Amino acid sequence: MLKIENLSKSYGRGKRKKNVLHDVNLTVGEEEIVGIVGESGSGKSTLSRLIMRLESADEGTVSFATVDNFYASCQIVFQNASAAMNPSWTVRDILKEPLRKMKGDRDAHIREMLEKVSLEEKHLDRRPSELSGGERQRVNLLRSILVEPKLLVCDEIVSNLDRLIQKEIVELIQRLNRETGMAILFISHDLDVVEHLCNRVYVMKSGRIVEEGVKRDGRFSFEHPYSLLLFE
Ligand SMILES: Nc1ncnc2c1ncn2[C@@H]1O[C@H](COP(=O)(O)OP(=O)(O)OP(=O)(O)O)[C@@H](O)[C@H]1O
Repeated sequence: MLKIENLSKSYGRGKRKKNVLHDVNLTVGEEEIVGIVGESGSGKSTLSRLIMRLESADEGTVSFATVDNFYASCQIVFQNASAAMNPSWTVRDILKEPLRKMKGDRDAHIREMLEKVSLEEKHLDRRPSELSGGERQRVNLLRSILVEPKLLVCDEIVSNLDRLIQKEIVELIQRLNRETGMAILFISHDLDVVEHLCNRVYVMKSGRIVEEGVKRDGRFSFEHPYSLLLFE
């Protein structure tokens, strides 16, 4: 459903030009959970911004199959849930915002979807500062899935959470995928989480995809020395 072909991106000009992505190719199939791993600065977030059309590529294409309304079909969740939410808004306001074009009962839709991320109606009247880290990330996640996207890009969404909350969010992602068929592109430098969650993974190094790993018997098998080093 997502196909990225020969994608390249640079920042700056002349002597300051920096090539950040080089000839990146990847796919995410319908209902698939695919990972992207790589060290800090390898270009993962730049790639997610290009997928979301927040920036444009120098070369190459990002295409979605069977998508007529891009913004309703593809959503992103970022790492820092607090920064992504207006601190003076209640959870109800935060969740209503992406539904402003929805016809029908927005409150009823929100109440229905709360259960999908294990939140309760009592959370709706709270402000982000009155939520735990895990609850904040669940609100963040819910905000992105309210429009019922076909693809959800998760950019380091469990990175700053403790292990227990990480586990809870990962289980939630699995459940959403299972129950709604939403495809997930899961960007992370946490290799354990990626190995647990994804069936395929792309390994990025210095703006290039150096290898695609496929799971066998619950583990990824790799050949490229960099991937072997990462997953050792
Ligand atoms: N707007 C920008 N202008 C200039 N350089 C940028 C810009 N955005 C990213 N870069 C550079 O592009 C490279 C890739 O950054 P990116 O944030 O995509 O990496 P990343 O793999 O997501 O890293 P991390 O895991 O630390 O978030 C880095 O060297 C970064 O400094």
